[in-house]
Amino acid sequence: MFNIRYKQLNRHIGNAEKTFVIAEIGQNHQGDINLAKKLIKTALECGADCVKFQKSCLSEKFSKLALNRNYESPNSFGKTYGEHKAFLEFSQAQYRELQKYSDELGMFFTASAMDIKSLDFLANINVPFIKIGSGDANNLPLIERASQKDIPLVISTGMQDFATVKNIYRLVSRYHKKFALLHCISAYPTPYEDINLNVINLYKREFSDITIGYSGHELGIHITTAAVALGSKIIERHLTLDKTQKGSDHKCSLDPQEFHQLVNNIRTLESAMGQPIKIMQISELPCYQKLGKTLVYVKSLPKGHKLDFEELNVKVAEPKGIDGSKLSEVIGQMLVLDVEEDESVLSKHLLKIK
Ligand SMILES: CC(=O)N[C@H](C=O)[C@@H](O)[C@H](O)[C@H](O)COP(=O)(O)O
Ligand SMILES: C=C(OP(=O)(O)O)C(=O)O
Repeated sequence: MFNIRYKQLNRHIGNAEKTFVIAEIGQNHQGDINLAKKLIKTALECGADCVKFQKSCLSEKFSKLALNRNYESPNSFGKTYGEHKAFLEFSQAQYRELQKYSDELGMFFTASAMDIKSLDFLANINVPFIKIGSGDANNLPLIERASQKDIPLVISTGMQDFATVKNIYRLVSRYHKKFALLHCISAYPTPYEDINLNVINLYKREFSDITIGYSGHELGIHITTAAVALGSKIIERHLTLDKTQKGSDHKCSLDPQEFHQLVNNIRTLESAMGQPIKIMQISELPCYQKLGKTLVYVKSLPKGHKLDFEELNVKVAEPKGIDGSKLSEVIGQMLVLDVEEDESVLSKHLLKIK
């Protein structure tokens, strides 16, 4: 229901469109721009439509005490949380370099804006849409400012309750409808019983005029594939080159093989979803010819006889006659010739009595 555009790239996002698949690189680059580029290239090879990073200006995103708190963890890249985050944060110049690299590959490039300064920077470099991560789903000033820019928004809703999600919807809707809400549970990895995939149905019902998607942090790809079957039109999953690397997100990220398989599964599922139209498919004809059932006469009957329910059976018969589903239409019709027991009922045997 909205378009994202960047230079020569143009994609429609919405219910009638193919699922838009975002490879979340996040901070899986370990602070290394070459690794980041390798991840972008891998995302392209895996069939992702877009790569995404996380942009912060640390003094804007965190309070001083939050930056100074100890971060003792096997996933820590610094003594304090501030040092850890600074290690993983790319500069604006590095963002421009990564954007240029994505441009050369013909790949959509964006990031989540984790504070107002980062939002303004991303808008400035013309990203095709702005991601608002779950950590900012309750940051209404940031969401309002993002809504005031003429850029589509993709907003995740992890860690929030439904009242907050409704507030986000109302707030952005005051400005435009070029936005999507993603169901998300911010647990790394997410226990399956906490996922509540049915929230996608709730969002589709309550927010029927916008696009709904899913940002998953569970292990594996099957639940995310199911999210597409439920109607998610944007999918976001973390991508890693090595799940054993240091960092909070690697374990619940997809490796290239899994990511590729996820995209293939989504594309197969899309072609399998089809339309809510129930007909016999051409591909079913061989089976129908071999095993489809036909009306047959239970016993020999004379010309002029009016057919009754007990005189008709449904069998795999030769030649193929009137389809078994037409039983009620055949009852009451008159035979125009003598017929044998077990013979297929053919339309040329029958005369409809008005
Ligand atoms: C809520 C949110 O921002 N979540 C992000 C997106 O999923 C994550 O990538 C975090 O940045 C990451 O898990 C933080 O890890 P650490 O605290 O080790 O830097
Ligand atoms: C936190 C983020 O994503 P999500 O909430 O979808 O996991 C993000 O995009 O930065």
